[in-house]
Parts: sequence; C-alpha cells; structure tokens
Amino acid sequence: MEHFHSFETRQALADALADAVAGALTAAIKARGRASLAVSGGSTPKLFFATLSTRPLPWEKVTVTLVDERFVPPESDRSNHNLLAAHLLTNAAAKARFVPLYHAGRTAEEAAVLASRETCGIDEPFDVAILGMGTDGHTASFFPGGDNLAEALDAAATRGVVTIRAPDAGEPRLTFTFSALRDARFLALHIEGEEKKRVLEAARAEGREEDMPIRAVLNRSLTPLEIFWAP
Ligand SMILES: O=C1O[C@H](COP(=O)(O)O)[C@@H](O)[C@H](O)[C@H]1O
Repeated sequence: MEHFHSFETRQALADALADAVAGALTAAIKARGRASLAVSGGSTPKLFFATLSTRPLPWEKVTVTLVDERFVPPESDRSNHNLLAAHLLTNAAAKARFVPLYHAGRTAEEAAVLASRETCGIDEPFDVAILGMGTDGHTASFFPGGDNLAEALDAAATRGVVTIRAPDAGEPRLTFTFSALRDARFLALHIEGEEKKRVLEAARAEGREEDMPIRAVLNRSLTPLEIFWAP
C-alpha cells in the first residue's frame, strides 16, 4: 500500500516531510522514551535536512543513522555522512546521536560487520526510515547488477548492513538490508523532479525487482509507503 503526496514546491515538500518525521519521532519518544531515524543520502535530501534540523525536538533522545553509505571517508564530497554533518546534524538536531556505517582502515566487508554490530543496539524496527531513489530505480544501495543484491533484498535475511558493488554505484556501498527497512514505523520515499516520477511509474509496471530494486519497496514493504514528490 502507498500514499502519494504531491507538492508544488520543494520547500513545501521539505516542510511537510519534516512535519511528518518530527511527528513520528515525537510519538516514538512519548511511547518508548527514545526514537530512531534512518535517512538516505545523495543530492535530494538537503532542503529536507535543513528544515528538519530546526524542528524543536528533544534531539538528544534521537539516534540517527544512514540507510546506506558510499565507502569513502566522511571528509569526501561523496560521503552521505558528510551530507548529514553539513545539513542535518546541525541547529537543534546537533544534539542527536549519530551512528555511522563507514569505518576507516577497514575493508568494506569489515565495515559492514562493524556497522551491523553497532546499529543492532538501535531499537527495531526503525521509527522512521526515509528512502531516496536514483533514476536507475535503485533505492538505498540496492543497485541493479549489484553483486549482493539477492541477499540485500531477501526479506528473510538477517537485519543489518551488507556490502554492494555494482557497475553504476561508483565506490563500494554499505547498505541496510531490505529486511531492516521494510517494517519502519514511518516509511517514506522522497523523490523530486519529473524524471523520477516517470521512473516510479515505470517501476509500478510489472517487471523484475533486480532490474528496478525500488520495486521491492513498492511490492513488499510491511508499512504503507508514504511517497513525497515535488517537481
Ligand atoms: O547513491 C545514492 O543515491 C540515492 C539517490 O540519490 P539522489 O542524488 O538521486 O537523490 C540515495 O537515496 C542514496 O542514499 C545514495 O547513497
């Protein structure tokens, strides 16, 4: 099941998504005394991050992690950690606890083991998971042609972080498994632009998940998917 939320501007989308996320985190803190938030990287979320970072929440009770990461140091322009440090973990949200996926001085495989260990202390399921999508139909780091895609998309796989290498992924990737994302209490897909809307429509048509891994989320998520789109 999915709900499609369309906005006239990217700022209107950022405001609405920040409201929804702040509401979900507040409800989690009220229910369990703490909250968890897994966010995507890439270029799309900057405005949303900047907007969310100013929301007046008890951020010290929020644990933030990444849905996926590029295997590059946090100083790199390609690092999703770098993006969060600049745009989300600032203002009021600077008080949040951040759990990175990248580990320096390790192979990607060793980093995935460490990241799985360190993130398994975060309550399951995630209170909030925000996904992005590439124009090739990848989400998280579930890339078409990924060497580890079958395990990453296996709903029965152990929850955690795995590696993915794929022709169009650039560097090796670290990604939460689909099994760890599909039951987030609030699960959103944040996409912008006409091209991504067309890609989403193509993904809704029948076809193989391996060709457009976003289909796994559309077809097999346990939580209704909230899609936020603006031109
Ligand atoms: O590589 C990645 O790409 C997707 C989409 O990024 P965008 O730049 O098209 O917004 C992103 O969701 C993912 O976290 C990131 O690692």
